[in-house]
Amino acid sequence: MEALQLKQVVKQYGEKTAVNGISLKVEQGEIYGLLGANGAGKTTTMRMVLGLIYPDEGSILYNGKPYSKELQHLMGYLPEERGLYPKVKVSDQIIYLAQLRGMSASEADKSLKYWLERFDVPEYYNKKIEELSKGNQQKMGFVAAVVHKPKILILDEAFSGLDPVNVELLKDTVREMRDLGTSILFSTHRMEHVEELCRNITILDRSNTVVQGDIREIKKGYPREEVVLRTAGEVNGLAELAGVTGVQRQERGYVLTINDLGAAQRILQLAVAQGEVEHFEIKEPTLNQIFIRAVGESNE
Ligand SMILES: Nc1ncnc2c1ncn2[C@@H]1O[C@H](COP(=O)(O)OP(=O)(O)OP(=O)(O)O)[C@@H](O)[C@H]1O
Repeated sequence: MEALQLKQVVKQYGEKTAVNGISLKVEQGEIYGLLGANGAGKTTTMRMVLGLIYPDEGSILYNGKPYSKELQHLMGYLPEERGLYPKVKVSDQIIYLAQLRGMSASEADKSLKYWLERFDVPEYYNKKIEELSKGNQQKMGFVAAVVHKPKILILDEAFSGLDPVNVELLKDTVREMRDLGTSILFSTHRMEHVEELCRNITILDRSNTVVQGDIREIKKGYPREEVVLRTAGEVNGLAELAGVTGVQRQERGYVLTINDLGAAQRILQLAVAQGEVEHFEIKEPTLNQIFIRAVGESNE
């Protein structure tokens, strides 16, 4: 059974429909990507899952059951805007938050110390949030979201403001939580993170679902329109080939856009005829390209 299921969920703010009938399923131990343009309805959806606001229509089920207060103990949330108080010590507020979610003070203290050690910052225990850099505040936000070992974790731009080393550290942690059975709703504008972490996604645009499903299956539905070619020397005549719509010269070769797959074969034949081909690849569309296309199309 799905850990989390949304069925035709609608949320209105007065005349404005913020979420227009979203349906999705997140399995236990899955990282699910919730994507969308600005104002598409992601935060509204996450806040409904958390029970902070209520749907006007449709239903949200947690292991097949509707929302109840006890679920608060099982949910963790890293909001996009930092949710921690700047003037309060890390330990005071994270232990307090964990207690609100059903942990004893000593369990919470132990768990916090584990996470601070894990992130190699045990000295933050006694620091105020405002004394930390932006990225380290983000890490403490993450600790606050996971300290009570949630079963459903909602991460909104979890890696924003982090340097590449910390992004990898948090990614590993997110994967580990998934492997331990936590269901994760992952929202971001960084498509490369979604490609790495998620299997299934929903893309929202202006409150509607415009793309949904397994990323690999979604990609199959989009044409492969980019060819990467690396050769020892120059290749003449690429732009004149039928089906080639763009040729970009790069440091060590070419990136070409094509409008039919036959053009890829013509490119290869031409390149081979003129010299040594070091690399040839017909690229799948990236999630970034799919996003831009899907959101662009729905705006037309
Ligand atoms: N409390 C509110 N009152 C009125 N309208 C709201 C409220 N909260 C959100 N909205 C509107 O609902 C729509 C969806 O907003 P939401 O914050 O869910 O988008 P989002 O996908 O999270 O966007 P972003 O990527 O910019 O964070 C927007 O048009 C927004 O203006």
